[in-house]
Amino acid sequence: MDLNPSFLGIALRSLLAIDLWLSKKLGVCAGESSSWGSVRPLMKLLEISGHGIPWLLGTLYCLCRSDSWAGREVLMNLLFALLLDLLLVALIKGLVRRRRPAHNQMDMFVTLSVDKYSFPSGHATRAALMSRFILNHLVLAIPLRVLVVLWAFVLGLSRVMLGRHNVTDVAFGFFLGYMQYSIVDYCWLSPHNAPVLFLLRSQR
Ligand SMILES: CC(C)=CCC/C(C)=C/COP(=O)(O)O
Repeated sequence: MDLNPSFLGIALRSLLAIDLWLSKKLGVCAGESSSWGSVRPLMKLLEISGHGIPWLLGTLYCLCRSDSWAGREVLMNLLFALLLDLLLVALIKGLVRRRRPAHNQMDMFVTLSVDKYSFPSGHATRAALMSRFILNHLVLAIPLRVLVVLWAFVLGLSRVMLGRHNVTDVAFGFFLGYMQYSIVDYCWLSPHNAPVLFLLRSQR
């Protein structure tokens, strides 16, 4: 037993205890019989709005339909962003192996094997990444921009309310998604630095 725990150790253990306590308190839609159980179907709809499959299929569909070079470039980078996100989240989940909260019901739409782990929240990373991507590459009126940010925030909150995640999983997910956009922006794929990708696409 460690009789002289460091300040950092105590701080981390306290943060973890607060995280678990707060996450349990906020998990008001974790089951049909929970205090906000009636809102659960709405939360599950939100869950699908941030799932990887609709985003990947939607991006591939738009990529096939796109007939402008500029549109294709943005969509190709959106696809790269989604794949990078899946890869990084799976890698971190596999390394950290934090169990999902005990009150979670594992009834999620299509999951990968690493999705039995909860750190970080893949929905939170995607919400932050996609909203930053959309805000930077789509010309939207202010109310729509506000809606995009609101969607990301509510999606993150819904992960804790559904009991899928602890607060720190979502907070780190937001941070990671935000940073992932910076990586995508830095490595931006274009016909100049990745001609093969764009040539393949224009062969049709
Ligand atoms: C099957 C594909 C393409 C993606 C899985 C998406 C998914 C289920 C992520 C887990 O999200 P949370 O970590 O927020 O629960």
